[in-house]
Amino acid sequence: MLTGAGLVAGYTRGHPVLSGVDVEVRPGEVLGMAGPSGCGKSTLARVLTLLLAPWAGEVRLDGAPVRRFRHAAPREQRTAVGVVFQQPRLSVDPRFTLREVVAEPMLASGRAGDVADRVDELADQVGLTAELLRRRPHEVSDGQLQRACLARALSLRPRYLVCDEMTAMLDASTTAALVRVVNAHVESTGAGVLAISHDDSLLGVWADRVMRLAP
Ligand SMILES: Nc1ncnc2c1ncn2[C@@H]1O[C@H](COP(=O)(O)OP(=O)(O)OP(=O)(O)O)[C@@H](O)[C@H]1O
Repeated sequence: MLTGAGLVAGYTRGHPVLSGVDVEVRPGEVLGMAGPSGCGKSTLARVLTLLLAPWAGEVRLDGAPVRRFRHAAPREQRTAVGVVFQQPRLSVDPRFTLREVVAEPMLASGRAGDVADRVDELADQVGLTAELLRRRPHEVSDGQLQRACLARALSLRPRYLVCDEMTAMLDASTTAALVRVVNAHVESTGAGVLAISHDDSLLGVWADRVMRLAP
């Protein structure tokens, strides 16, 4: 289970964005997270993906407390939680081909050998052709780039996946395709998912349970 207990976090001293938030992402389930704009959903996503250290409270990953965040977090904990953000263009290196985008976590974690095969397998899962993998971000659509970001997030087979408004910029058919990919990952690996969205109808069909973050 990926849990946050009593999380307090923010950006400016004395002005917490999260003031004592409890959250439990269970293996094999999609937990939806809704709440008004600015209430701290993305901030909670950053804490649970170990990208932002909370001021107080505790994150636990399958029972083990997370003691260090960002680059200081142990690799085993960092790679256990994948993340996909709303705006794919802000989360990829514009010089990379999509193949390099997808391969990046595997290369950074020192995996050798079967990286090319694994990229092909992931591309197939998310619906990217070999030709699209050769292109760079400015040569593909937002939806195609988000498919690459999802493939990248799944590349190390994370036990948890945080989707922060993953489909907010996408059309209905791409949204449905990406949700199917995430659900297939849950089905085949038993991963737990935190799906953050302002779209109640999406969460209604996607999430097993929905939590509302208070403003
Ligand atoms: N990097 C940052 N530096 C300073 N303040 C920030 C930063 N990121 C977010 N905030 C502030 O923290 C608060 C919560 O923002 P957050 O992005 O977590 O909300 P959200 O619920 O995800 O909103 P939305 O639904 O609009 O994306 C907002 O008041 C925002 O202005």
